[in-house]
Amino acid sequence: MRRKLAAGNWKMNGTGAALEELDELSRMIGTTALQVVICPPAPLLYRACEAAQDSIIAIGGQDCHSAAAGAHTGDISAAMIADTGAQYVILGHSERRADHHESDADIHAKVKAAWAAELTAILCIGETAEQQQSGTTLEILATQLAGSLPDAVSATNTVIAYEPVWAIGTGKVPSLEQIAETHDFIRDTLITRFGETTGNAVPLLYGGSVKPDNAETIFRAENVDGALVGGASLKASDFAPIIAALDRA
Ligand SMILES: O=C(CO)COP(=O)(O)O
Repeated sequence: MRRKLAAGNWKMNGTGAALEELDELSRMIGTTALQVVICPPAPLLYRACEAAQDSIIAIGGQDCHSAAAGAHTGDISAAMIADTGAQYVILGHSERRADHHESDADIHAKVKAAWAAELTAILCIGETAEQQQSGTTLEILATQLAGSLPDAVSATNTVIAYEPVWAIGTGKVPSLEQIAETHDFIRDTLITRFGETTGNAVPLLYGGSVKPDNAETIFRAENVDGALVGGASLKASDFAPIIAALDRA
């Protein structure tokens, strides 16, 4: 059985007051065998880890530098994230690929840095609207996986999040058939490259406009093991029902 995971990406939202949502979320979800991760903005990481320490919620960063240390003003290393108590880091999010021109090679180096700091990398891949319309989605996913995933993938050090760029923050969600097709493709690609055992064990998340009212449908796809949630992770009252839907799936 693959582990199921619900991850919330707060993006550039939230100051200290937002940490109250962690208490609320913890109260609402109670105990569950799922892994629940919240990725707040970097300045909140320490406090989020403190706030979540008696709960089942794990904390993650939203990006790290590929270098361990050095003259990189404004950046943070994977070891710094791990030092806060965080266990995960999102890498290769489409907003970073777009805003910071991150290439697959950059992301490959960041994944290695995350592993070196014993963080689990949540690697994001996904096609743009133009790529989707031109029918190249699977090629794009294959290229991103080949370029950004180093060889030492294990069942515990990596999670893949498929996030179609056109579905992020838009309210548009692919059909269940499209979600099943892309996740099956990612699963097959992982099995081909890393073998049955590892390829089958890496959790695959869907991300892009996941809400309480569509989560149950999305989680019907066989190779969807959870979700990476943006807007609906900011409020415990929105995220808790998504987590509950995953628990039932
Ligand atoms: O980008 C996302 C998560 O990383 C998805 O964001 P939304 O859930 O707000 O569409």
